Amino acid sequence: MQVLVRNNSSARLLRSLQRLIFNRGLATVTDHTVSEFAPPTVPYAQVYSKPLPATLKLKTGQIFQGTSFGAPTSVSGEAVFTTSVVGYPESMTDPSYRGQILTFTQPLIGNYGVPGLFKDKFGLMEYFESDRIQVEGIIVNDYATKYSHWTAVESLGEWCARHGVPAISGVDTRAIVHILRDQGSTLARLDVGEEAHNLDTTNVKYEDPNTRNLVAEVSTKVPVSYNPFGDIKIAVIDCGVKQNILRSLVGRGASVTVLPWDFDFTKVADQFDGLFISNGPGNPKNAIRSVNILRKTLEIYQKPIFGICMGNLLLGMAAGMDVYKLRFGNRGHNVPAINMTNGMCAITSQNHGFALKDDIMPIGWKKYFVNANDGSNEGIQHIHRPVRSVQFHPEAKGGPQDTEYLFEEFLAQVRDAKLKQTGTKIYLPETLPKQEATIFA
Ligand SMILES: NC(=O)CC[C@H](N)C(=O)O
Repeated sequence: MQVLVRNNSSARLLRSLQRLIFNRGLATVTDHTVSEFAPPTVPYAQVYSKPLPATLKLKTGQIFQGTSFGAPTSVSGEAVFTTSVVGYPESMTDPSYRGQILTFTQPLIGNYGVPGLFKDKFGLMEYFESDRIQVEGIIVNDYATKYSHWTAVESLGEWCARHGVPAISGVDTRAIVHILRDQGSTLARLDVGEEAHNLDTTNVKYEDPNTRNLVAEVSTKVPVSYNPFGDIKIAVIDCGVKQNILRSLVGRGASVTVLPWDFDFTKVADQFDGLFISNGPGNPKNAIRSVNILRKTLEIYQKPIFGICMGNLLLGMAAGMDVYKLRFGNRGHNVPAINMTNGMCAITSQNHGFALKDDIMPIGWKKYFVNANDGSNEGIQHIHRPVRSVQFHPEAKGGPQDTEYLFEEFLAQVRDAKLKQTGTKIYLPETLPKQEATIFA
């Protein structure tokens, strides 16, 4: 079904209409149209007329029994935790969480429901960080069955069920976090229904998501452009880019072309005024192809480069640094990072399990930010060139916007470099060679 809504309808009206139509199980509204969505195979109300049992099993042997409120399905992944208080729709759709079962330390989750799929004038999603739930499953202490928010169209449980993502509540998340902090992140299983009664862990299968190339799974398969009439052209290496990174660039007037993670940027470098390297899931060593391309790029490309999270890891590796896995990672919206240039501490949004080894910096590079809690690396910068990256998330979503100024600075560098440069080339998107994503062997 397609329902057309007049262009001048107010956002409020659209949302009411969306809620009305959605609640009747017919369709979901994008900004000017209502397009069909696939209803769940088994209606949520039918599945949850009687709560299903759910069990969380950690590979290290601990078992937690609770109640399911998401999809009646079992999954395996890496158990991690976030200290964020709000922002579950953003975190759960962040591609960097792919392959992970996410524990919320915030005890009450679900109270403001889940927003509808609205798109902004650039065609970017307004309330989600990608077009699907990326986490394998979620773990909460107390699930709020009643929700209320003006953008909400469904409950967290309904959303999870519709996306085939299991969710467990009624477990002691403080105990889970203690275990993960003490012994480090571990593989886990979330079993729902019949399987949840099986507490024997001897033959349980735990799949390690890092044996897959998660970056290749979430990256775009072909180049995609947004805001083609921007005054500067930015190429984004997409390792699993969050929508708010794209919003932060196009919203400040840039034209953006999102390239596959292993796209050879050096072949199109002269068409772009700046390069951005995105966030992304999993072990950065699985994206070694991007590292090799970045190494070549650093040799030939003199224009500004900026990277976030996975972008920081890949840029550091291209500069000659090594990465290591943190014991339990830094995930939350309240993590302090110190700017080594001016000594100022910023509260940042974070979601990573790996860090750059920065005890010895490669020649020509210096530390940019350092984590005030555990001293791990939070960014690097080149000494002479406008090339830098941060491990935290200046784009937030969720989390504080204190470091959003880094986008302003990057784009100012790009505009400045463009002004100084002579004979600027005209960028024609059609000239970009199309490239299929390569299957990870
Ligand atoms: N948010 C990210 O880009 C995460 C980077 C990487 N996957 C890590 O966990 O460290």
